[in-house]
Amino acid sequence: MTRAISLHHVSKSYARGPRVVERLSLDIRPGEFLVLLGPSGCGKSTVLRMIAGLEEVSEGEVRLDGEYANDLPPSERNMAMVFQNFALYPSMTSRDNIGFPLRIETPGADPRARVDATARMLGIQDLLDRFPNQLSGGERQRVAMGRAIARHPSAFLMDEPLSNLDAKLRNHLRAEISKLTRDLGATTVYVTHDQAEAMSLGDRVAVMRGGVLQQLGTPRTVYGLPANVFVAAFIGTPRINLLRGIVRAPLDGAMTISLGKQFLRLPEPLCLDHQLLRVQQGREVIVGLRSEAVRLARASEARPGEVAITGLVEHVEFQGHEVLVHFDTGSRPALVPELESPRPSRPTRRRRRDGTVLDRLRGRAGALRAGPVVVLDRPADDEADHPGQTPPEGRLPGDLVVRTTPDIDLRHGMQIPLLVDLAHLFVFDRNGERICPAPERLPDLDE
Ligand SMILES: Nc1ncnc2c1ncn2[C@@H]1O[C@H](COP(=O)(O)OP(=O)(O)OP(=O)(O)O)[C@@H](O)[C@H]1O
Repeated sequence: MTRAISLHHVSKSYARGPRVVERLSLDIRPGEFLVLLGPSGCGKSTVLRMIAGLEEVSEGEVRLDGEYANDLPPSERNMAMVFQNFALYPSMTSRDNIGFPLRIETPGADPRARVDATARMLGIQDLLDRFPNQLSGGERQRVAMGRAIARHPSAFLMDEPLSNLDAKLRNHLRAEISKLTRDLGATTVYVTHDQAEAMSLGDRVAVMRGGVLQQLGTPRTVYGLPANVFVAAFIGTPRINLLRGIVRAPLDGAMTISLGKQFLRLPEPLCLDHQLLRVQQGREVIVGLRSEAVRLARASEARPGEVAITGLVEHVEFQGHEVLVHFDTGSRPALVPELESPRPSRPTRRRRRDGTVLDRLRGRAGALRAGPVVVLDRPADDEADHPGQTPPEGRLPGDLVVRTTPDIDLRHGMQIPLLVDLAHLFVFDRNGERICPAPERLPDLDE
C-alpha cells in the first residue's frame, strides 16, 4: 500500500517565534520519490517531521490520502522514518533490531520470516547475528533501513540518511535506496542538502530557502529552467556562473548585454525570449551561464547562436577527467548570500547563551527573508572600473568557470578566446527571478 501526502498552506513557528516554514503546499503522489532540498536551516526536517506527526502544524493542513491528518498520532500514520544517525539498539543483534517494530506491532507473532525476507532484499543475511558495534557505518545504515522496511510502511520519510557515510558508500546506498523504494512502491520523502543526491534520487525535487518553497519540479526542470537565481545556483556542479550585466537595446542597433568590459551580442533575428528582454533596456540583470554554455574556441569556429568573448586564466582546477578553468572576463559575479559561505553546522535546538532573545529572533527573521536572493550593491558597469577586488570569502578568483578537457595546457595569465552559446543563456532580474527563458506563466509564448 502506498499513499498520497498533501500539504496545504502549511506553516510552522516555534513558541510564537517567526515562521520556519511558510505556507508550504505540496502534493506528493502515491509511490512518488520526492526530495526536499535546501541549505541548512531552511526547514526541510521540520516539514518531514510535520508529515510524520512528530511536530505540530501551526497553520494549514496535512492530508494523507485526502484525509485531514493534522491530529493523527505518528503511530497511526503507517510511515517509517530513517534518520542520519542510525539509532539502532546497541544491545540487540541486527535480527532483533529489524524484528523489533514487528514484535511491537503484532506481539506474539514470529517475525523471523519477515526479517529474513527483508535481509535478503538488502543483502545483509550475513549480518543478522551481529551487534551494532560489530558493523560498519554502511552496514548499520542498511540494518536501519531494514528496520524501516520490515513493517511494509506505506511511506518512507528519510532525513539525510546517508550524510554520515563516505562518498563511495553514499553513492552505492543511494542506488540501493532508489531501487528499494521503487520495488516496494512506497511513497518516499527524502531530505537532503546535497543537490547531486536530490537530482539522482528524486522523481521531483522541492527546493526550499528560508522556509519558503522556491520551486517544485523534476530534476531536469529545476536544472534546465530554474525559477530564480537561488535555484540556479543551488543546483548543478560546477555552480552556474552568475554575472552582473546591463541590457542595451537601442532602437537602431543590435541588442546586447553588457558584462562590464565585454558584451554578449544577441543574435538576429531575435528569438522570442530575447525579444522579451527588450523591456529591460538600461536595467541591471544577472546573466547565468552554466559551464556547458561556454567553450574554449576561437571566434572563427563559432556555430550559429554562439558569440565570442575572451577570458584571462586565473586558476586551473585539475579534476582528472576534466579541468575547470576560472577566467577573469572583466565582469563581476552576482552573489547569492546563502550559498557563499560554507554550510553552517546543524543548528542546536537548545537555548544559546550569547545574545538577547531579540537578537536571536532578528537572526531567524533574517534567515527567513524570502525576498531578493542576490546582492547587487553597485551598478554592473561600474565594476569594470574596480578591477582586482578581493573575491568574497570562499570563492576562487575569476568570474567565469568553464569546463574543458585535461589535454589542453592552460596556465595562469593566458588570454583565451571563448564562445558563449546563447541557446543556454539564462537572464534573471534584479530580484533574482528568471526572465529568460521567459517564465511559463507568460501567456501564448509559443504562438
Ligand atoms: N524545536 C525547535 N525550536 C526552535 N527552533 C527550531 C526547532 N527546531 C528547528 N528550529 C529552527 O527551525 C529552522 C528550520 O530547522 P530545520 O531543522 O527544519 O532545518 P533543515 O533545513 O532541516 O536544516 P539541517 O539541514 O541543518 O537539518 C531552523 O532555523 C531551526 O533553528
